[in-house]
Amino acid sequence: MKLSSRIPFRLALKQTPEQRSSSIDTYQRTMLHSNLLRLVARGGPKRLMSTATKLTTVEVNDKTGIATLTMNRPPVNSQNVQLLEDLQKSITEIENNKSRGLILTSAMSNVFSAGLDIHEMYNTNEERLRIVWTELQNAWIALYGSSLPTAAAINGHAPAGGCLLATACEYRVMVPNCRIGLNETQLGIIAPKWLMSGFLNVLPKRVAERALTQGRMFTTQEAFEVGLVDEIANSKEEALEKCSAFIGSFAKVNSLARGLTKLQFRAENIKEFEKIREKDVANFIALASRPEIQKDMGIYLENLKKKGKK
Ligand SMILES: CCCCCCCCCCC/C=C/C(=O)SCCNC(=O)CCNC(=O)[C@H](O)C(C)(C)COP(=O)(O)OP(=O)(O)OC[C@H]1O[C@@H](n2cnc3c(N)ncnc32)[C@H](O)[C@@H]1OP(=O)(O)O
Repeated sequence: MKLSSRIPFRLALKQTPEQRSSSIDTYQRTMLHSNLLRLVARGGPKRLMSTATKLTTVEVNDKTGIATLTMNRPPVNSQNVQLLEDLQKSITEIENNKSRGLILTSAMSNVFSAGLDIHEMYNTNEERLRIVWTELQNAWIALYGSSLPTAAAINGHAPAGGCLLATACEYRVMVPNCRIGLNETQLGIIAPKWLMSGFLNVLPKRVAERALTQGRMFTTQEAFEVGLVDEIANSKEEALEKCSAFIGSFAKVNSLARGLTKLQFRAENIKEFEKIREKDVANFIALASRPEIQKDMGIYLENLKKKGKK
């Protein structure tokens, strides 16, 4: 079962708060159970493979059994619906192919991911906005809720949605002279709580609150100093090695116990997210459709283009 599979939330909305909470617990139990089955299945022999979707590739190292998931949408891995869907396909594939862990990285030389593709949100209709936001939610929950060990080899800038993916992972290694952060308030928008939850998991509350209210983009060094990234690497190759070493640190740990312990840590955030996910889509559509937000997006895109031409 994909973690992004819905709980029957439409049904849950018709229930009393007590019934709803019990449905969510049922969902959690089902989720933990299916992850448990997947973990048990992972005990078998390793397979070597290299596969691709349109915008992602998956390569499993035959010696370590670790899968590297690479985003490949030039020029900046901005997250359009296709990339978000391909990420989900690749995560599901890695979960099903007995990999020992997942490393997320980018095929671009200086960008991990530029966050949501603003073109997808600009001058469009409500249905498209619904799809964009739902796929962002689905990609996030697939990564955040994976029982596999996950690490991000951040080989370039990781603003907004890029930071979201990196902080959904358990470990982050970043190359020097890049920036990472949730810059939403700088753009005049408010990130929902679930989008901040990975960030809140890794930073002290006080540091997170200040960074989020400032919309602060941390340099690699600053991110390392506050704990937003765990290590700095001098190259993408070194970042991948450090991520592999992190995943390798679980070699002697029972994978079932490891995975369930991770999910227990994340269960509260996942439960909160599932409670509000439909409302969250509606909120996003309302926000992104506002004329002043559309106007700001147009200006932001123009400025990005101008900057690119300089
Ligand atoms: C104003 C936004 C309003 C949103 C409305 C409500 C939404 C609520 C959503 C809350 C959560 C949302 C999160 C997001 O992810 S929003 C996206 C935030 N991302 C950014 O602010 C990053 C912008 N990009 C950059 O800072 C730089 O591009 C970057 C540092 C990543 C790389 O710099 P570099 O110099 O290497 O590359 P360029 O800047 O020259 O860019 C190359 C081309 O790519 C285009 N580009 C860049 N980022 C995006 C993007 N996010 N979406 C679409 N297109 C993007 C850029 O325009 C260049 O295009 P051209 O080659 O045509 O000039």
